This record gives sequence, structure tokens and C-alpha cells, in this order.
Amino acid sequence: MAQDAAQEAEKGALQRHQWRVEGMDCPSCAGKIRGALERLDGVADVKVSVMQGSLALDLDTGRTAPEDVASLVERLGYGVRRQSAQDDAEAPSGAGCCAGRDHADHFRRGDDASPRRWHATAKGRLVLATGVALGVATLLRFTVGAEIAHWAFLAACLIGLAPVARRAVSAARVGMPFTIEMLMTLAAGGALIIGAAEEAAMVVLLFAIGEILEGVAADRARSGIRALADRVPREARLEVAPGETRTVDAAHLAVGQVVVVRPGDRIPADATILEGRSSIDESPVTGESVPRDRGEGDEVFAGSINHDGVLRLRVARPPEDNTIARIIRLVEEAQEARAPTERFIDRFSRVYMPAVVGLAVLVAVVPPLALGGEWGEWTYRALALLLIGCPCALVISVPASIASSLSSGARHGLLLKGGAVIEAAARTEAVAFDKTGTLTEGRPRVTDVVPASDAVAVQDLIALAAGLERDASHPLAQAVVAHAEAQQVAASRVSEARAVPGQGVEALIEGRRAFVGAPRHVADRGTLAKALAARIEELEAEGKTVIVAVEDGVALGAIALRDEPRPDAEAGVQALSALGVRSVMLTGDNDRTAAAIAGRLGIERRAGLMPEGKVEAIRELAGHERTMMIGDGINDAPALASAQVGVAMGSGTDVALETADGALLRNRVGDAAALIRLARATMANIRQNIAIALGLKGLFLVTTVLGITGLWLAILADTGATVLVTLNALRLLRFAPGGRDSTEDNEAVAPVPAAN
Ligand SMILES: Nc1ncnc2c1ncn2[C@@H]1O[C@H](COP(=O)(O)OP(=O)(O)OP(=O)(O)O)[C@@H](O)[C@H]1O
Ligand SMILES: [Zn+2]
Repeated sequence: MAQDAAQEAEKGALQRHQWRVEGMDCPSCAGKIRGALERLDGVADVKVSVMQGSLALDLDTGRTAPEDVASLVERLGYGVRRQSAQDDAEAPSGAGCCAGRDHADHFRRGDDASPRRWHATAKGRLVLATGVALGVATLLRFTVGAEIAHWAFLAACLIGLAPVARRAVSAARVGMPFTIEMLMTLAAGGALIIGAAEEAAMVVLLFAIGEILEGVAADRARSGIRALADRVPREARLEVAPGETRTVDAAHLAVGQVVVVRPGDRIPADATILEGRSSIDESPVTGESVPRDRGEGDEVFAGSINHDGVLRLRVARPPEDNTIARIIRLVEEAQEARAPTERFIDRFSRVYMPAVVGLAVLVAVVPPLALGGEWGEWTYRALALLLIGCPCALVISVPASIASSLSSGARHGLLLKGGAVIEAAARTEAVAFDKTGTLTEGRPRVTDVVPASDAVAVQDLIALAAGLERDASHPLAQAVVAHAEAQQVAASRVSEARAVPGQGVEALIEGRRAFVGAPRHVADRGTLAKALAARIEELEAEGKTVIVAVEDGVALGAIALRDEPRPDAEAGVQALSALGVRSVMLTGDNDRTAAAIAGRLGIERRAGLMPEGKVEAIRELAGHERTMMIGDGINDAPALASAQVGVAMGSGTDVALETADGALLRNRVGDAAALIRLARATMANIRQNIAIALGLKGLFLVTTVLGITGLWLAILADTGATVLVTLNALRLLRFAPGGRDSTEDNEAVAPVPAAN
């Protein structure tokens, strides 16, 4: 307790500060910044996000000034701009486009993240300058002669090397001697000293080009997800008076405001329809390409396209909390979440760099001393080895694949929260589906009403059931109430209604005890006539769910309901078994009903499960098979959490987006298989990338020590590997959930024409 208080007091001195950082291309950049800042006095909880280009940390300004943080980041070679401070006069007045409204505007516009033309960046100018100098030097060699050209090459090398060396020294001064910049500086500097100026200049140029290419690749993966934000229109037609609208900035809409959306326009905010009916294309948000019919009271997502009707909408969420904004945020966060493989690579490269430097020293020293080798020759080989120690390709191999994969998935409504989840999903052996709302539409309808005897009127049976179910939220309850309304039967008055999870509803009706619910739970509460029981079994064998209404210890009759399987449920289960993945249906429904449905879909079943029983069933499955649980996210959070991977199905439910490991936004059973295929494709891609990176390194390590390849081939191999690895990762952006020949899915990804 006392310790807590002390920590609190200490925390009181710390304040959160944020910056935007430009020029970070890979996790090693983030690592460098994090490492350097963590060594500063009075700094805690440093968060660097490569994808968002942001830096946040807790700072005790008494010990380190915010300006010192910024200047350190600058010295490491990055552009930096103060974003916001919690409460102070230091906030750059008027700096930035939108102080205070940062998030809303940035997620939509992504100005800061949008790539600048490469030649306008510091790195771009460096490449141009070095390239021109190198060209001039080459020209001089063939005209004036080698003597003067040597000095020109030296100049070209120094032009390119100076900023790199500065960054290397800054990093070394804050305790990080082993950086890529340091390797470059040592190698190129050493080459200059042994008189290989021409090659040194070439190496510096190739290194600079490689850095730019890396940045381009990182931007590609980034813009894949940023593009989603552009689907929200910038303008909205705000209703200012009945029948009168004014065009306003959609980023400034507030909850409760009313907007009008014309046919063909995009919807500017997550909203509820007040008036109008239209077919709405939600593909920009959920990836679902079949438009849905929406009317009064329905919710719509920002970014969806309104096809045919004029809609009046009430804004339901502020712009920065729109579903699409949350999806983007989630994917960006996921892109930072490190996979186990990635952590391994990180640790590996931390050992790898010093090891190669050590090897280089040995190569420079041992052969000349022990074997009488020539000093110049072996120094040269050692310098080339230093370049091979650059782990760039290796370091970006995993995150590049994961970033592409997550972007690609998000565009098809397949969300996974990070690399660790992808790894787990790829190894899935069994998928457990919740029945209601996941395998089925979740909209049961009453099909049969069966009174227990002629003494009971159908109307009375419906009235009793509807009275009991009136306030229950279960889909069965809603179906019964809807049926009563359609039949114009007034619900009976009940009191003290109480839902019994997994069983039904109990209540009092004029002082008598009443119940409606599962037939197997009737026994405790009353008697079920033989004939009725037999009829119930028949109905259940048809795949219907039957509930029984009991009053005063006597079952008055049964109501059968049917919940249709989703149209692609059977195909979805088949797609999974084509991947070698077993499917199991979990349900609270009775076994006969479950068997009828499972038989149609070709899926295994566990029926009659109470809510806690589902969790147990998952634990048991997950105990001997890697299990993915797919549920509608509404009340199966514990079951989702018990599986290796918990995936929520259904677009827009907050629970789905926030609590599960992943989500299928398109309400398609087939997307379970698509998710696993994407995860497997990603893992295969990662393995290829590691093989490319390590393979090329290994190859050139050997050829360098043997003296077959020299300095510039070493750096070319490094740049080449980096480019290959990123290009390979970008292939994942072309993933099609329905398989290679699915054209329909490609349409869903195609850019939709802007509405305004
Ligand atoms: N409000 C209710 N009215 C009538 N019956 C109910 C109600 N709630 C539960 N039941 C009965 O209990 C059974 C199990 O309900 P539970 O909510 O556990 O499963 P479910 O959500 O309907 O199905 P699934 O497990 O497939 O998603 C239902 O099939 C039904 O017979
Ligand atoms: Zn890098």
C-alpha cells in the first residue's frame, strides 16, 4: 500500500507528452528511438509506433525538457514535431493543422502519414547529391584521370556518409553502438582509409537508395489501411431546420445531429435511420459486397454507400469513434503487436550484429598475423563483412508480412489483432461455432403453435408465452413476441418475470407460477402430456427449436421456432474441412434439433450446453487441439477467451471489435476458412522472408570471407534482400478470401467511386 502511494506520488511528477515522428521505416528504427529515450533521466513508458509515426512518453520536465527529447530524436535522423501536451503553454500555438482536433482529422486525412515525394525528403536529397557527385567522379576518371577522380570519389562518399555517421555517433553516445549506421560508417570509412574511395562511394549510395526503398514499402503497407479512412466523406449535409440543410465538415459532426444523405452519397457518420429506406452498400466498412436493405431504426456505418433512397439520419457516434475509425485504429495497433517469431528475430539480430562485427575483427587480424596474409586484402574483406552484419532485411521480414496481411484482411472484413493471433490462427486444427447467430441467422421465426389439448386455445397459448417473453432479450423471446404482434394477440400480464439462462423465463401470472422454455427443463415445473412430448420430438427432428409454456404445473402447449442456417454455412464448413480443419457446433439447444441442423451442414455437435458448459466444451477441445472459437460476441465472451483464438462474428458490435482476438465483419461462415487461409499464407510468407534474408546473408558471408565478393556486392545484397523481402510481403495485399479464382471478392476491394 505504502509502496503504491509512493509510486503514485512519483507518477504525479510525470506527464504524458506526444510527438509525430517522420522517417521511421522499420522496427529497428523504433527500437533505436525507444532505446535512446529510455536512457534519458525522468522518462518512462516510451511508446513508439512505426505505423502511426508517433512517439509518446511520460516525462518529468524537471529532469528532462521536452525540447531535449525532440532534439535527441532529431539527432538520430528523424523528423519530429510536438503533437500535444496535456496542459501547458508549451503547446505549439497554431502549429499543426488542428490542435485539439488531432485525432478526428488525422485518422480521416492521414496527411502526416501520406508519403511525400521521395526526392523532397532528406534521404532523397542525399541520394541525389551522392548520385550526382558519384557521376561527376566517374566522368572525371575517364577524362581527366584517376588521380583527380580519386578525390572526387572521396568527396561523393563523404557527402553521403556524413549524415549517416552523425546518426551513428548520436546513437552510440546514448549507449547504442551497434546500429546499422555504425556498421555503414565503419565500413565506408575503413574503405576510404585503405584507398577504396570509389567502392566506398558506391556503397554509401546503395545504402541510401535501400533506405528510400524501405520507406516506400512501409508506406505501401500503411496506406493499405489508411485508404479505409478516405472512404468517409469529408462533407455532410447537416439539417439546420426542417427541410433545410447546410454542408458542413463531416469531421465536426456531433452525436444527435441530423444529417440528410442523398442517393449515391456516402454516409458521413455512424448513425441511426430516422426516416427513409434504402439499399446500403457496406463493403467499404465490412467488405460485404451484397448491399443490405435498411430502414427506420436501423444502424448504418460511416463510409457505406447509400444506393437508392433519401435518408435522414441521427448521428450516433462522434467521428473519431466511427466503426471504420475503430477498425483502422485496431489494425494499426495490431500492426505494432509483436508476434513470437518477430520477438525471436529481434533477439537474434541483437546478437547477430555484434557477432558479425566480432567476426570481422577476427578476419582482419587473424589471417595476416597467423597465416602471413596481406593486411590490406583482409581488412577489405573484414569491411565487407561489416556490411553483411546489417540486419535490415531480417528485421523487417516479419513485420512487413504482418502489416500487409492485416491490411489485406481488414479490406475483406477479416480482422486479427496482431502477429501472435496470426500465428495461432494459422495453426488452428478445430473451429468451434456457436450455433445461434453464428451458423444461423440468429432470427428465429415461429413455425408451429401446438396446444396440449383441445381445451387450450392457440390464442391463449400465444398470449401466455408472449407475456412471459415480453421483456426477455433472447432471440427466441423476441420471435415469440413478434409472432403475437403479427397475430394481433395481446400478451398476458405477468409479474416478477425472471430469465433463467439456458432454460427459459419464469414469472407469476395472477399469482400462479408460469414458465416458458426448453422442454427438458419442464419436468421440474410441471407435467408434459405424452402426446405433446411426442409432437415436440417430431418438430425437433425437423431442426426446429421447441419451447413449452407451463402454467400452474401444467404444460399448456409448445411453440416451434426455426432459425435458418446462414446461406453459406454448409459451404463454409466444407471450406474448413478442405483445409484439414474440423468444425464443431456448440449449442444450448437440445440434441435432436442440433442433430438435424448439424446433419445438414456436415458438422460435429455438442448440444444441450448451458452457458458455462460452452466454456467447458471449449476448454476440453482446446486441451488437445488448437481451437478457434467463433461466436457472435454478445454473450460468449468467456468461451471466446477460452479458445486459443476467439473470433467474433458480426459487424459493428463493440464487444466483437474490442474483446475478441479477431472478428469476421461480413457475417459469413466461409470467412472462418478465409481467415485461416490468410493466417497460413502470412506464416508461409514470413518463412519465405526469413529464408531470403538469412540465405542471402549466409551466402555472402561465405563469399566475402573467401574474397569472391567485395564491398559493394555486400551492400547490394543487403539492399536487394530488403527489397525482395518487402516485395514478397506486399504480395499478401492481393489475398482473395474466396480463393485464387474468386472474382466476386476482388470487386469488393476495388476502389469505389467517390460520392461527392
Ligand atoms: N427466453 C427464452 N425463452 C424460451 N426459451 C429459452 C429462453 N432462453 C433460453 N431458452 C431455452 O434454453 C435453450 C438454451 O438457451 P441458450 O441461450 O443457452 O442457447 P441459445 O443461445 O438459444 O443457442 P446457441 O447455444 O445455439 O446459441 C434454448 O434452446 C431454449 O430452449
Ligand atoms: Zn531500417
